[in-house]
Amino acid sequence: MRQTVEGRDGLGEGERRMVEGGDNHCEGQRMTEVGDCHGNGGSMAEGGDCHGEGRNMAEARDATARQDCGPEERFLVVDQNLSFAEMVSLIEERDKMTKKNVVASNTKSAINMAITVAAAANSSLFTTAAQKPPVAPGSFFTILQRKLIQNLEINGAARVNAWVDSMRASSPTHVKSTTPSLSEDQSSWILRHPSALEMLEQITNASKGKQIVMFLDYDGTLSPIVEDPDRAYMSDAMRTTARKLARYFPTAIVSGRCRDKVYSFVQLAELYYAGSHGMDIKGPSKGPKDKNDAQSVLFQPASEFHQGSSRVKFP
Ligand SMILES: O=P(O)(O)OC[C@H]1O[C@H](O[C@H]2O[C@H](CO)[C@@H](O)[C@H](O)[C@H]2O)[C@H](O)[C@@H](O)[C@@H]1O
Repeated sequence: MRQTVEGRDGLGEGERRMVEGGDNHCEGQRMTEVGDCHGNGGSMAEGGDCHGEGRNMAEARDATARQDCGPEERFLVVDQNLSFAEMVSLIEERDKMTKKNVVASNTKSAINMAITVAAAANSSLFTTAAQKPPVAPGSFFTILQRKLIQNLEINGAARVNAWVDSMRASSPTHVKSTTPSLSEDQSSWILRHPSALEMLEQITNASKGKQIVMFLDYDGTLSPIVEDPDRAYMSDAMRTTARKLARYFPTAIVSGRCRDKVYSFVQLAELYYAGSHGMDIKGPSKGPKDKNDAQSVLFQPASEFHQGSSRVKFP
């Protein structure tokens, strides 16, 4: 998880705050930007993976909002997945950096600003262009805050509470941290894939007369998930367990990483290694000298494309 906070001038870039989750090889990222009206701002919330699936984008840019903007004005778009607290801190950060539209830091201003974010994220909270008052040079924040104050004056605290409650309810962080309930999809997946540790008796019964083979993932299974993929080390205790396991069952590590890389982490010659998503499979070596024994290579369809020593491989 990386966080980058950049502050730039008003020449068209706007301030940017970026929250990324990903690895060196493919990035899943969430990005939140506070941009200006020169067409450089934008908001994108993406979750992607190496296989190009599961990508979703939450873009909260509103055409009406753009019409609000005079040459010097700013618009704000936010990742709707941000929690309430993150949104408030984003706006406070932004105001500190620009020294514009700074409202004394108190609860009321925080709520006002948070609601401003909600307004930017939800086009339905904007009035239509026809209803808009003429725009004087100044910040879009100011415009939103003005509207907000009007709304507050008209509708009072009930509306504020409703918006804040609604933002809290839609905040994934809030939902995750306080609501342990699982979605229907998640619970049905878990029912279909129960933990083996809770099913040992059933597994023992089902495996009578059969051979058990262990297939283990590496990242996040044998090693913790860490920021730098090159430092995803396996603990000695885990190595000892894997070694013991391999005494009882044929044991394979299946990974998207290249086989050599996984081997360099695990360093157990007695295991099977299926690297590069199964395109490169090697069985246990017979002994130390046998480590590169061609016979232990079980499946390596890409080998015919190797050119000399330069190999194309997954990281
Ligand atoms: O197929 P897998 O063995 O499950 O490999 C999936 C990816 O694992 C690695 O990335 C993941 O672990 C990293 C280290 O903890 C972490 O920084 C990253 O965010 C995780 O996605 C590996 O670097 C990737 O190449 C694999 O595709």
